[in-house]
Amino acid sequence: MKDFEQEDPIPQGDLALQITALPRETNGFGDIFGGWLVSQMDLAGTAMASKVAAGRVATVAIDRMAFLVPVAVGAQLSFYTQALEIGRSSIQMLVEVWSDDPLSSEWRKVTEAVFVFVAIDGSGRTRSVPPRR
Ligand SMILES: CCCCCCCCCCCCCCCC(=O)SCCNC(=O)CCNC(=O)[C@H](O)C(C)(C)COP(=O)(O)OP(=O)(O)OC[C@H]1O[C@@H](n2cnc3c(N)ncnc32)[C@H](O)[C@@H]1OP(=O)(O)O
Repeated sequence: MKDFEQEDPIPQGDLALQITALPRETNGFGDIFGGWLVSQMDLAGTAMASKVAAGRVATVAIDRMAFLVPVAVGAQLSFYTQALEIGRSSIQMLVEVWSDDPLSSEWRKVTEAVFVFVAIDGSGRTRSVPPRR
């Protein structure tokens, strides 16, 4: 976890999703709810993992999650993904969330996690990830 907390100047990986944090996603304190962020990270990671796997994937684990700073309502969120490791059927995907704060115009990393996706067939059984071209 420690090595994740360093200030990276730029996002790692490819842009997978961009979304605005709306008031309906807040918790009782008025900050954006972490559970909503995790769902969006899963969607971003799934989109990229299914490209790598050339088909259906399932989330099997979420590892090394860090909420670094709170997300403000109205923030423009960008989700970046990077495949860290590809196994027989699994893909470890780093998902970083970067925020462009509307008030301060500050651009910073707010959350990151490593998701593990598994390539599955139509019956939900694991299958091999095809070799990279
Ligand atoms: C403030 C915050 C509040 C938060 C508050 C939350 C509220 C907000 C919620 C938002 C939440 C969003 C996140 C939703 C994310 C879903 O929606 S998760 C639910 C959907 N996922 C599923 O239903 C998958 C269920 N699992 C399965 O069906 C089976 O585990 C699978 C995927 C078919 C795999 O079967 P298996 O028997 O485990 O297969 P197995 O051959 O043992 O392993 C396959 C590969 O996976 C790897 N693997 C298996 N388990 C693991 C593991 N645990 N770790 C790493 N690798 C593993 C193996 O090493 C293997 O790798 P390879 O050597 O083949 O490369």
